[in-house]
Amino acid sequence: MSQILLLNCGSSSIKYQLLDPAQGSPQAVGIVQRIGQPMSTIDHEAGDAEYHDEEPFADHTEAVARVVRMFDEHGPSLDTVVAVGHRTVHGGSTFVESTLIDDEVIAHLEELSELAPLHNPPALAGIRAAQKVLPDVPHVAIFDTAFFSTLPAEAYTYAIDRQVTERLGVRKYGFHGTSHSYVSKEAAKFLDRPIEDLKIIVCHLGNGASISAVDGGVAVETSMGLTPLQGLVMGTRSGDVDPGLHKYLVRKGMTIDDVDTLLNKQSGMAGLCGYTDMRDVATQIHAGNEEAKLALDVYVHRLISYIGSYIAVLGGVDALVFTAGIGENAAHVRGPAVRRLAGLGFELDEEANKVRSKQAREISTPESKVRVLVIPTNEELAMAQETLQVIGA
Ligand SMILES: Nc1ncnc2c1ncn2[C@@H]1O[C@H](COP(=O)(O)OP(=O)(O)O)[C@@H](O)[C@H]1O
Ligand SMILES: CC(=O)OP(=O)(O)O
Ligand SMILES: [Mg+2]
Repeated sequence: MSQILLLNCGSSSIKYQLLDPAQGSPQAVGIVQRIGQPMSTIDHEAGDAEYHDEEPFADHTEAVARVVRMFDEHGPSLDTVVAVGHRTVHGGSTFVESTLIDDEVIAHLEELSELAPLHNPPALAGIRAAQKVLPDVPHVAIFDTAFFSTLPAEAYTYAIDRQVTERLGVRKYGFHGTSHSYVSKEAAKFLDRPIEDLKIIVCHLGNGASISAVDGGVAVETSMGLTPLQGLVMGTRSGDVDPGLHKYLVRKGMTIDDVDTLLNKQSGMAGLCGYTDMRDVATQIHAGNEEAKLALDVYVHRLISYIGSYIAVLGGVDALVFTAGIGENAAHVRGPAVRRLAGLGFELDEEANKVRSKQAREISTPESKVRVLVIPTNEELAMAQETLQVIGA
């Protein structure tokens, strides 16, 4: 039995699982939310038992320590853990595959924090805290950027002075790669076709959101860039804006840090209507909130603009796949997006779109020229497989 502990440290949350990849279903899953806010929560499921606790965690170090105490108090024991896998968002050009963590790797990740300030510092805190508790097992970093190391130069190159891009490592890296990779493979299984023969567009719509074009299993384009700020409209992130906006806002009295905070934390759905969560947005639209309606329209408009563009990049598409919190659950986002693609041969099965399920499923009609799927992502399972590979188990 090879138990792997997986830690997915997000900007304000930690998702974790204790998993034996050979057995599939996890022995324990949990989530810590609202880290750094006045009150945090932790939910831990082990077997049939569920535990919930509320206490403030100032940072990820405190939160990981609480996760470990949860295992101590309620099990299962971490004694059988053979390795820990850490989701690490930015690998830069240095890390193009999952890597055994040592002091040198940690030093590199610290440097890369500049490019993913919301994501790499929590991952580092998680790595350090977990190393303290499990010092004798290997720790492995699994990078969001790795799957996109195959992007062709024409896709990852920004059209700015080459001396700047080359000296400073400025290029598109892409993120959520573990999910895009896992989901595209699961889509091929669902369609019962070799992935080598398929052109797939994956919409990973969570709090952070990105879309990718996958040709024959290889990533050829994606919407996130140098940082996880580029691309789609997100919970609190703007996605694409005119690069001239920064100078304009600074001229109007903001500092560049103010602009960064605005675009990362006060934009997206939160900035447009005051609600970050798509469930709240739906409730507000039902209640007649016009700002929420416009926010959803902006979200869908951006999404279909990318889908159309990726069909061009791929030279056609066999399957459009929705995943992550919004992609898997929000019929009120998938519906308008697929309906607006009718001119490109997409046909939504309205009833199938409304079904609530945790299973992979199809939401297009048999007449649709493109198969439209909902495939639950499982970053932790993919991370466990990567971890096993790195430790050679
Ligand atoms: N039942 C639901 N209906 C609509 N949206 C949902 C539902 N459940 C979750 N979401 C959306 O999914 C988001 C979280 O997605 P998730 O993939 O867990 O994001 P992250 O990994 O970035 O935290 C929430 O912010 C919310 O907008
Ligand atoms: C890279 C990224 O945006 O991650 P998340 O969706 O977890 O914020
Ligand atoms: Mg996520």
